[in-house]
Amino acid sequence: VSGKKQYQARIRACGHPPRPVPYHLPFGLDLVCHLVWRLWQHDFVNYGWEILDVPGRTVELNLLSRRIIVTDNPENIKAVMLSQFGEFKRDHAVHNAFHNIFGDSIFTSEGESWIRAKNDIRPQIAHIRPADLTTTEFHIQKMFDLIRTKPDGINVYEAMDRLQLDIVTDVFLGRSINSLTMKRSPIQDAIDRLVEMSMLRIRVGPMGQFLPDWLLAPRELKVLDRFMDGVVDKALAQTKEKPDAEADGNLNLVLEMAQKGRGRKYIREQITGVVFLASKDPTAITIAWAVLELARNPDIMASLRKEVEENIGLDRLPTGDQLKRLPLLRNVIRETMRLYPPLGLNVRQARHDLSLPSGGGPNGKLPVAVLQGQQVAIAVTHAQRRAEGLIDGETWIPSRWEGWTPKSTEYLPFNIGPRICLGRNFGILQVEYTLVRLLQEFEGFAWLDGGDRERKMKFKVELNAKAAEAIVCRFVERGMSRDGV
Ligand code: HEM
Repeated sequence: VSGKKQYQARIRACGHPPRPVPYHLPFGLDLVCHLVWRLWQHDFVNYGWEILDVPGRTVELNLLSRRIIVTDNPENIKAVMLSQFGEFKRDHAVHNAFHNIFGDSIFTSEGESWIRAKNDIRPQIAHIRPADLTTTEFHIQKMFDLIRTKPDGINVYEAMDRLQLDIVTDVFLGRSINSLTMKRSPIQDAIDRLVEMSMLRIRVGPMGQFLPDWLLAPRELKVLDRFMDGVVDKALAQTKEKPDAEADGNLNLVLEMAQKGRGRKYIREQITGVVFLASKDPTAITIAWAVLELARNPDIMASLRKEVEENIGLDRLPTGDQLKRLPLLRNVIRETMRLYPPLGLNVRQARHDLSLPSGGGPNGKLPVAVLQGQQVAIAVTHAQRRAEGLIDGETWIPSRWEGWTPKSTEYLPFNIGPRICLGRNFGILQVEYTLVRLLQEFEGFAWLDGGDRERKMKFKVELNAKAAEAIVCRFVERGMSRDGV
């Protein structure tokens, strides 16, 4: 009892508790079962709407004596990511689960080591080099070849995932995995399995520490080790041989870190994090959603193709400048990331007892108490679907952006504040370039799902949120239009 009293005193000292999501069994066992069931059903969006439908849009989930605060309240989002940034850290569960593969990469580090990693990585990934588009085009051609081997439909996310993997390994490591030209790439399989195992560790909570990768996926760990060690050792050897290679302007991420004198383990962890965790997944997911929505909205696809034809032509490769001058393309991408942010839920952990500005008390307007170690989950998807001034926020309508500018706390696909995405320019360029090239190369694409345009796709929540079902599209060659496209 004294523990409970102490707990309540700590809450009172910081503010108010938010409304709890109701539960009936001890330790919230019924809540845990219900949550697992809804996630299993890929129904996290609807579940979020249900629980957040309270004044102040901030609730508390009591899960096996852990208290998780869930919010899509813009004031609280601003506090967590921006104004009270220093009072939070990244979630320890994610850190522990991924530590096996990514060690202390930028994603899992805090404080000074995070700043150092940021300074090391930013110069290479924040700016686009002219050669990046040449490299991208090289791999896009391989993807076109793959699409042509499947005239009756291709799994779009899988194709985009391979494309992005091949591009980012080429650009940042100087050695492409070339998964598009293989039936199955052992490295891609290894990384998929290792990420899956890390997600399993997150799901089983503290038990995860007894499930290391050397036990669960020893073969995959070895495959990844061999590839990454090869890349890093080559860069270190090259640097030893030619310490001033900078002069030929040919540095990639791994070479630059080697030249800065960073150690083998450090370089390996950073590049593994950037290449396999940060970059390929959200970009591939965004392209896949955009392709799906264009396929479901043939009028918008036709207007976009016209925009490309008039400004670039169908037979000329786009330049970076041209891509930035296509307003409909820009709105298609913004709207896709509004409706389907790859990081749909972003979690932070309180460093000490603190209060968030809003969501407490009966009217939801009083400060909310968060105690040391407790998690705050930001429902990005929900914030973006109910932003101020939105009409029909759950529908994909690119033209809404012609007269609407959201607040940064209500549109944050790349996050806001000090931990904003470092690769956002590169990611957006990839989405722009790939969509334009698909529209130039093919007459159109059709979603092979019986044509139900209104049906809402469900999300599968993994590391990122992606479509729960395969998005299978048929791409039609120019001049060979068939029924349905
Ligand atoms: C459409 C594509 C992308 C989306 C939607 C996206 C989204 C995000 C988000 C939401 C975060 C914040 C994570 C957090 O708060 O926990 C983030 C961080 C990051 N992203 Fe991206 N990202 C994309 C592409 C990329 C690419 C292509 C790269 C690399 C070339 C990249 C590199 C990073 C890095 C290094 C961070 C960590 C920043 C830090 O912790 O300081 N991202 N990204």
